[in-house]
Amino acid sequence: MSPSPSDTASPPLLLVEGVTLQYKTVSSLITATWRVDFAVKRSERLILLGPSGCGKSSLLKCVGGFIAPVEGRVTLAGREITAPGPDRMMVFQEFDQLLPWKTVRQNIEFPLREARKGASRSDIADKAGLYMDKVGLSKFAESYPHQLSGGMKQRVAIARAMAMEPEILLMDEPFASLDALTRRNMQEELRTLWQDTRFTLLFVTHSIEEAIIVGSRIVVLSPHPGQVKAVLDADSAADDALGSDRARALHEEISAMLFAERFEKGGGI
Ligand SMILES: Nc1ncnc2c1ncn2[C@@H]1O[C@H](COP(=O)(O)OP(=O)(O)OP(=O)(O)O)[C@@H](O)[C@H]1O
Repeated sequence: MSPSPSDTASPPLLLVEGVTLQYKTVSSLITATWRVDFAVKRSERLILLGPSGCGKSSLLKCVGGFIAPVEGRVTLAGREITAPGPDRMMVFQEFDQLLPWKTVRQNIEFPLREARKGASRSDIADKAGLYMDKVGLSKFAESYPHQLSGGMKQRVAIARAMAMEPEILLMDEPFASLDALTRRNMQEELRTLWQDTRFTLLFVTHSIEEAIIVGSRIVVLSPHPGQVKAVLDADSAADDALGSDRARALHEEISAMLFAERFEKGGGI
């Protein structure tokens, strides 16, 4: 596979090399991914795209340090990942990832306070305030999660993760539970946030549209067990409108890949 132009410039922040992930159950051994390689450079928005069950979430959990590879390794800025850490913050699909007894402000401040024991109250409050503002939730600082819509809850989860200023943000289908219109708005908002802060993003989805809107590069995975099928440059397509020729061509290219796999291997999309 030839490297895309962005592969050649600067060294990667995150390196996933030959990663095989397995789950042992009482009755079987499930291979979730098979010798997966990819790299994420600083300020990239890399998408893991593939059919259900191809191991996208497992790969994200591995980068998060929650599960260890049986083969291969994952390094962040040259350090091997062996456990979770504040340098990798995760945003999940579920709306219930916030603490229901804490306000929006407290939800954002809580992990900051835990991670930065020496920081002053006002530094923590300033940092939380900054990111609340970035996601447009300053007016809801004293609201509780049950008083927020699904989209607002996801904005809080994003602000909470961003306020930790991790090396890389890990997002596992963060907009999948939202209605179509809110989902689309959130995808655009995430890109606006990126233009503002240039964070590094590893984002899991099984939506081709979402991959094209959010991503600067797309790793297409084959069905179970997941293997890298292609790495595609999406930056110019993401900058255009979704209906542009470039975006349409990329959509068709990915669809053809995923549907071909579906018939070859009998997987679902
Ligand atoms: N805790 C677990 N125990 C056993 N098997 C698991 C576990 N978690 C995932 N798997 C299996 O590993 C494979 C990959 O699952 P994973 O959730 O990573 O895929 P995915 O691509 O994220 O799927 P989806 O898009 O449906 O969320 C699947 O076959 C799944 O059943």
